[in-house]
Amino acid sequence: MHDSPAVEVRGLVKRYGARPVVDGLDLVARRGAVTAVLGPNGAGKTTTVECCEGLRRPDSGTVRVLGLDPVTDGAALRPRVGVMLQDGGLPTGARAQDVLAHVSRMYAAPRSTAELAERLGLHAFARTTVRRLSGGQRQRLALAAALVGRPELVFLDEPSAGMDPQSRRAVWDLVRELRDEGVAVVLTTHLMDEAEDLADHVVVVDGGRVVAQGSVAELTTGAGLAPGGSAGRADERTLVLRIAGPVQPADLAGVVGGAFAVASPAAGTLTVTGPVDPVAVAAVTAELARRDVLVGSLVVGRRTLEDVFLDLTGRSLR
Ligand SMILES: Nc1ncnc2c1ncn2[C@@H]1O[C@H](COP(=O)(O)OP(=O)(O)OP(=O)(O)O)[C@@H](O)[C@H]1O
Repeated sequence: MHDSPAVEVRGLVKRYGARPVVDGLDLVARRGAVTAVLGPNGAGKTTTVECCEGLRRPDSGTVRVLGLDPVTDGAALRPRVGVMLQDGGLPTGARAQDVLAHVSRMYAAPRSTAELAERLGLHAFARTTVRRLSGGQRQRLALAAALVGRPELVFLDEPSAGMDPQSRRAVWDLVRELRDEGVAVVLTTHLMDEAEDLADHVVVVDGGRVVAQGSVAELTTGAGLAPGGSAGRADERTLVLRIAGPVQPADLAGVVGGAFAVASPAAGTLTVTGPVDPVAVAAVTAELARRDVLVGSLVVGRRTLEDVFLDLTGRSLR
């Protein structure tokens, strides 16, 4: 039973009016792991998470949370699941310390509120009413409220949005500890460094569907693409060259061979993507020398999660 996923979503569809905003989405989140759900604005992340939290009723598909149905088994799930909503959902007239104390009294064996307050730096604004808290302070209080009941599973909707770098570090440390204690953490985020740092499993959603999933390493090497995507290679790297001279991708393609893709994403920049090794780098620079073209900079690296995200979801604004 304990090996069963904490969250299992199959074929989830949720419509607003006639428009499906979640359109056949599958998602599995494991215990003792951080699952990050990424996607452009309006992709359907919050709607999916709200279906898992029992706040919205799916139009079709199944949602199981700790083996239960979040709509019909809400009462049984409430003490076992922590939820941090984007808007906080906190009573605005109450003082921060009273909110946390009140929430902790709802649980049989809550965490120490003093320890949570210390970890998240709540003392500085303990006596301030929620309505007067800054955005980042409110987020920190909402996180404390989500964790105080020692949940087995937590949903964190953009947990570090609006937080200063110190608070963000404190939140990340706390999330790692929860994961190490066996808690299942599901978070949505727009911060690619947050996902790269924290996530064991990344799910990229666009248009209400999963377009890719896997570990950060799998995604950045192309191994985590959804069916239909082109699989990459574990040794794939990109050589990025800034050059002063009129060299076209086709000029280099013949030199490096068919295992590489050569592109020019911007004027004066060439990228060579494939199994880049010292021989390939030497072949490229030799060809540029033959053409009397000076290399301004040359970097070999793996693609970042942001590169992958933009490739998958496009560059147009939503
Ligand atoms: N109650 C509602 N009624 C109608 N449309 C809604 C409702 N809630 C959400 N939507 C629409 O559903 C789509 C998906 O919204 P959702 O909040 O799930 O996206 P998201 O991926 O969480 O986006 P963001 O990154 O901006 O938080 C959006 O186009 C949104 O306008």
